[in-house]
Amino acid sequence: MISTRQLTRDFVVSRTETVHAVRGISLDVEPGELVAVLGPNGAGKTTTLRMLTTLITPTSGTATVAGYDVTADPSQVRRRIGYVGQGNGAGHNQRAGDELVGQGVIYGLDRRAAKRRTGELLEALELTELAGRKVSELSGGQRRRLDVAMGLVHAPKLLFLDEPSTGLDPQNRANLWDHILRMREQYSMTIVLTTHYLDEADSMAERVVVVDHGELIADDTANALKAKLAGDRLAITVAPSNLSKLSELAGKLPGAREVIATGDELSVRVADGPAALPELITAAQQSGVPIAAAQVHRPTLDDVFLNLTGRSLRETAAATNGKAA
Ligand SMILES: Nc1ncnc2c1ncn2[C@@H]1O[C@H](COP(=O)(O)OP(=O)(O)OP(=O)(O)O)[C@@H](O)[C@H]1O
Repeated sequence: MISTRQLTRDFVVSRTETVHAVRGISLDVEPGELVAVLGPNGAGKTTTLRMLTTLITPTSGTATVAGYDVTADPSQVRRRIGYVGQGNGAGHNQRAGDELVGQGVIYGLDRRAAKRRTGELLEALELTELAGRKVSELSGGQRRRLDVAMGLVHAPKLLFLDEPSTGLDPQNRANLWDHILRMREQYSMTIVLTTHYLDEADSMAERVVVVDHGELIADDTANALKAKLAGDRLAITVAPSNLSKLSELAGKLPGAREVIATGDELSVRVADGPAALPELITAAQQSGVPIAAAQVHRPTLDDVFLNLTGRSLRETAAATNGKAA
């Protein structure tokens, strides 16, 4: 559905400064995938999406989207994709239903077809009762759902969502997600989205692409990224006199690393915590080491980012990558 090779975008800001926003990203997305592009502010997520949606042209490299080259055939690409940008797409003084019909007409539907499609989308996104309301009178969550409807009016098989849930409270975020996932099912769509929310990428996307300083630094399922790059941590409480024996046993677990004993607790990093814990408990019992308490701490995507870059994604939230050439 998407294939990019060495996709690159520079912005010449002045005679002496060029921002290398995207630096040679190669990415393949198969039909039906839900891919979250994760990265700190200024990482190049929006710029990548804007190239894939033909809003800007690449400086170099190639991108094929829905079967067409973004540079050679931008209008063919546009016909086949939906794009929900960061800002609200809908005009504030328009009524929600009219906005959708208008969007359908822009995409080449005749008025009757545009109205039919509008009815379907309003219902699917639970906006039917708000069709006569002005866009400016909708709540943040309702407006975001309208934005999604706008991106879907021409029934695209591929939908790009740029930070769809930013600014929404947790309840509205969950509600928007329910709708997006339902629409995905209903229309068998491929979805590529950007997000700052680690938990969102973790729970919603089957695949997470991590971008930093314009480069793709990881690409896998959230679970695989966590297992590969961070791993689970076991925390075991024992009598201090048994700590060294337990450390020795923990060191023998498959893939054990970072074995740290402090006070009455032993901490060890392993690839698969739920599998390693019973193994360690059995080994401890056989060695006559009673265990008082045991916990498996699963890593977060922030641990993954920290592991990859030495920085926390939360801490770098305000950073930008505006590097001068
Ligand atoms: N039109 C532009 N002119 C100059 N620099 C730009 C332009 N658009 C983006 N940039 C720069 O390119 C870099 C990547 O920006 P981009 O918006 O792609 O990041 P992002 O990962 O989407 O960030 P955010 O999460 O904040 O939306 C940043 O340094 C940004 O300042």
